[in-house]
Amino acid sequence: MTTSDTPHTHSLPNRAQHPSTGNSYVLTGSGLTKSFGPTVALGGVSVQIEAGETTAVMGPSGSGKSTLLHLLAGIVKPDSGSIELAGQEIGQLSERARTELRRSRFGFVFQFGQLLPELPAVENVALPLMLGGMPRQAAEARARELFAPLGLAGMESRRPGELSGGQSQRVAVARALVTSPDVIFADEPTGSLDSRTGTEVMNVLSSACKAHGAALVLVTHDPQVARWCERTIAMRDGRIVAEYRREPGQEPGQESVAQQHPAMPETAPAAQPVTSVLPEAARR
Ligand SMILES: Nc1ncnc2c1ncn2[C@@H]1O[C@H](COP(=O)(O)OP(=O)(O)OP(=O)(O)O)[C@@H](O)[C@H]1O
Repeated sequence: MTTSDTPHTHSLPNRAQHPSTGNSYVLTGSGLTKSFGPTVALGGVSVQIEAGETTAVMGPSGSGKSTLLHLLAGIVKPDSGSIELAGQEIGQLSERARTELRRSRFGFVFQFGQLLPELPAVENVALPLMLGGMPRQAAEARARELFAPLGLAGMESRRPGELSGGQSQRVAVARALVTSPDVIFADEPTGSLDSRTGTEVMNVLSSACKAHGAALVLVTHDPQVARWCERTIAMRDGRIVAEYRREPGQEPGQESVAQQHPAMPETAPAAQPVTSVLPEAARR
């Protein structure tokens, strides 16, 4: 993600690639503003997200993190500014078009998995495909493929009430991945979990995004969670005030304190190393 808090009056030129990494941009927000009555939630934010890049958004309560996520994901329309998905303006699409976009191009993981309690896990995962018109059998077959790689073998028939918090979040990760989205948005995905389970879920989530080539935009208060992402941006008062990128080859927890931007939250103890949870055979 390349960032700037300078307001723009029109969209950025559609730069296909990051100048130094060579990666293409999948999602671009330019000059985004959003107010709720007298409250300015976003005061002019520009972000560029590279394909497959994992980005954490941090900042104090009320700094605009969730609003930024909601705008980028097409949940809420910006007051001004533009949002481009692979070069196509999506910010001002109709509600119906944005709903379809969210279903087909984006995946979502929230603090509480928001699984449908009456449906077995496999049907929860298959649901986005079925809503897109895929026949039930094919959708469930595709959904089942995700269970073992995400550490959920044998959980297919369980209803959400029969799953632990960590298992529920992994089912939510599977549901977010099932449509092969360009971007997964996660808002405090570990917020309801203890730290060990949260680490497991972040390991699964970040590894799965990498394996599937999906970018991840993650909102969190927890530096330990943010450190699973390659890039962290810090927000304050509706603006981006700092940006930090993990060096290539570094794994979470290997950063030196000096590499932490001074505006970033206090450094947390080292995270556990990444272990791939997705065997090659399970990757597409
Ligand atoms: N739907 C809404 N109606 C009114 N005010 C809102 C709404 N959504 C957000 N706000 C306000 O906009 C500001 C930014 O909110 P936002 O939820 O984006 O912050 P945040 O950084 O995600 O906060 P938190 O970490 O507490 O979730 C806050 O002052 C909030 O009260």
